[in-house]
Amino acid sequence: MCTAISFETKDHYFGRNLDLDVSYTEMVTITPRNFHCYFRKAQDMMSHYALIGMAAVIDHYPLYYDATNEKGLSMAGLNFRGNAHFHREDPDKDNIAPFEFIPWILGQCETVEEAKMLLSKLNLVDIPFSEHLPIAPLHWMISDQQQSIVVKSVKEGLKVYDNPAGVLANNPEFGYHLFNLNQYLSVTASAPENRFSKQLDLKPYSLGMGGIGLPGDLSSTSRFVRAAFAKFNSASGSSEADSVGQFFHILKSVAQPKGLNALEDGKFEYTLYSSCCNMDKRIYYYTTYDNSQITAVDLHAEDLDSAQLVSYPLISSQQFRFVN
Ligand SMILES: C[C@H](CCC(=O)NCCS(=O)(=O)O)[C@H]1CC[C@H]2[C@@H]3[C@H](O)C[C@@H]4C[C@H](O)CC[C@]4(C)[C@H]3C[C@H](O)[C@]12C
Repeated sequence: MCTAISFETKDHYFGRNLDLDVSYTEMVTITPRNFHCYFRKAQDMMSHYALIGMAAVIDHYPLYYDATNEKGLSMAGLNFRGNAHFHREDPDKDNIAPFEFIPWILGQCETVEEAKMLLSKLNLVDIPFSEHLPIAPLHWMISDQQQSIVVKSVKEGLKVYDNPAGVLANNPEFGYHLFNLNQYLSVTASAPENRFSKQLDLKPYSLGMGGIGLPGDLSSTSRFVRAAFAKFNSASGSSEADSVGQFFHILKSVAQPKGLNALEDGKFEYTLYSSCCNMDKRIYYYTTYDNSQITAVDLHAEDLDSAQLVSYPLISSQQFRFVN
């Protein structure tokens, strides 16, 4: 499972939890402006916006999971198993393979509005990266500093939804998650009032009781609700340290500790990494399951006019700070 959110304080932030049982040796990867971006069925991009994000680099190709470009436009792919459907090539459309979707949008668009124009003639085509890396059944959240949308490719074609919550999880489809928030409209971050009965003397016996009813499990629907509640009730300072710290706290409210989500083969799905990208400054922060120290990579510290990918392997062992 995975959860992605956008978040605003003084700056704008975008990130996600990546919940999985295996790693593909993903690294924080910068695609500079002149990296030759090759597309199987569309014209290559010789020059484009620079990108920073998490990617598995295979055969010199950045297979992004989530990324932000130098304008702040951001995108994350999350599992949409059993519902995602990719199509045969359509000569009247731009045919882009799912693994090419993030560089294709972020390479050329500055805003969600610009992305929507490209999406109107897009066909996500059923081409895998290789025989060893089959098509990932994803749906995506795309956000800029003003708005978010969700993009899914299903049997009926490509669908685009406005996402006022700025949250995405996994199955079922996005509309269900958004409607499901209605179930929780009485949940509050404040102390609850006695609406049960005026004839009974009921009062809160503990702080936090306004949240009773919020789902505590790790299902996709529950994570969506919890992430939205945490995001919309979040009280964050506006400094970079406050904002990034708060962002990771929100993600922690939907993170998966190892062992709590068993798969059939005796493995467990858990939160491999959490990311938070400052969309205005283009700094990519992350923590990993075993390293809760926040590591940062700054897009603008690189030569953005280069043609070579730059990857930083994840620092994934715990960093203890001894004080004696
Ligand atoms: C599995 C990841 C999403 C995590 C998630 O949503 N888990 C939910 C599990 S569940 O359904 O709800 O049970 C997705 C996100 C990005 C994906 C990767 C990227 O799309 C890049 C390549 C694409 C290749 O086709 C497959 C390998 C891959 C390297 C993908 C592997 C995997 O599908 C990733 C890592």
